[in-house]
Amino acid sequence: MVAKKVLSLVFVRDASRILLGLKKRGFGQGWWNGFGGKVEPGETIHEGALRELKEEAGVTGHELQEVGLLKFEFVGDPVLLEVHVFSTTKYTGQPSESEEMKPRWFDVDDLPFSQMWADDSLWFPLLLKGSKFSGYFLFKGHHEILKYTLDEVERLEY
Ligand SMILES: COc1nc(N)nc2c1ncn2[C@H]1C[C@H](O)[C@@H](COP(=O)(O)OP(=O)(O)OP(=O)(O)O)O1
Repeated sequence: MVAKKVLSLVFVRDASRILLGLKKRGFGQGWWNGFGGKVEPGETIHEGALRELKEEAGVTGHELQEVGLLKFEFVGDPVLLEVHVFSTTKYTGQPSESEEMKPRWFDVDDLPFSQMWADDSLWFPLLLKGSKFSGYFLFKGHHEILKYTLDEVERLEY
């Protein structure tokens, strides 16, 4: 049986930039990503997304839109990761380094894909153009994608 882990992943954007964080420890250490993590018991996915954004980047998100649903499996690991991707241009506070993440603004035309998860370069174009998307990725180790599906969708189906 496959166990499921539900996680959030939040991107804060302005007109030409996106806020990423360098993961300092744990899963994805050393790579740039959005902010997020496991949804805790008793909170909604949206609440988890806001909490992780505050904890990891020091900013309060407003009007988060859920834009992506990504499922990940890793060969030899019976856990399915279900990652809910959120985006917003509205936030308060100044990004600040946390125990887990070092935030930095990147120009959207100059993203550090060589230091990001391999799936990101596939779905970032959809995120950046404001589409909704749904995908499945099977990884071998943490670098190689064996197969995937990715669709631009009208609405996210759970
Ligand atoms: C496999 O491909 C992935 N790509 C991208 N871009 N992001 C991913 C991928 N797999 C997971 N993620 C995201 C989902 C979450 O935002 C983080 C992982 O969160 P983490 O495991 O660190 O969760 P926390 O609750 O913060 O962990 P602690 O228990 O260590 O606090 O990566």
